[in-house]
Amino acid sequence: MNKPIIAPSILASDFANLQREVEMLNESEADWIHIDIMDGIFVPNISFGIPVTEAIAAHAKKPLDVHLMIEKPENYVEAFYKAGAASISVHYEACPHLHRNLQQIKDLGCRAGVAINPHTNVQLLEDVIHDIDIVCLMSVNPGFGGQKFIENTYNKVRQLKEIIVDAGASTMIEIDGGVNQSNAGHLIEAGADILVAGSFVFKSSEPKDTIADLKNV
Ligand SMILES: O=C(CO)[C@H](O)[C@H](O)COP(=O)(O)O
Repeated sequence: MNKPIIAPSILASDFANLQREVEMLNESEADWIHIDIMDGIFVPNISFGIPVTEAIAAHAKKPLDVHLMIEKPENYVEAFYKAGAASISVHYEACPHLHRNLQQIKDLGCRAGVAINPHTNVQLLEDVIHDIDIVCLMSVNPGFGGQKFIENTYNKVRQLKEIIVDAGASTMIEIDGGVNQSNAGHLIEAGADILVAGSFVFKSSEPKDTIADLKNV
């Protein structure tokens, strides 16, 4: 089994000590830092925006993986790139012109990602699979950390992996929501490449050890 890319979600960190949290991730086996942007419209919650992303980037030694849970992401993609994003994911459900959105992200030199909600069928991505660097499968309904992992995600990973392999594409599969030590191994076995984990990492007593455990699952 290949080692997964581990992307702790800063959403679950202690915002009053953000620099300390980022430095902890710098010293850990985390590969990327996952940044959840919520607008209170596409999802029923507001997280933080561009200035906080810039503040994280100023201390981060790992690439920032920005997940835009927002309406009209095309209006903000460039600002998040300038704030320090290495990859930017937009939601399929928020993008009537998905192909154009992906090109916009790639033209900036970022990895282009598409996140899909739990009810969205992976087959809908078939025609643009070669244009997607990362598919982020939401394994909870987006908007909040600390939710229960949705078991049907395993089926979606397997179906998506088949689409990617059949197309000869190099798209990576990212899982976001409720990831922990008991589902991580099964997700990798099913074909996942990237694991996002918020609560499981930041609410643990030894976050660096928890990250290492996920990496070596
Ligand atoms: O995108 C998100 C919520 O919309 C979070 O990244 C996700 O929920 C991870 O947090 P946790 O590991 O606590 O479930």
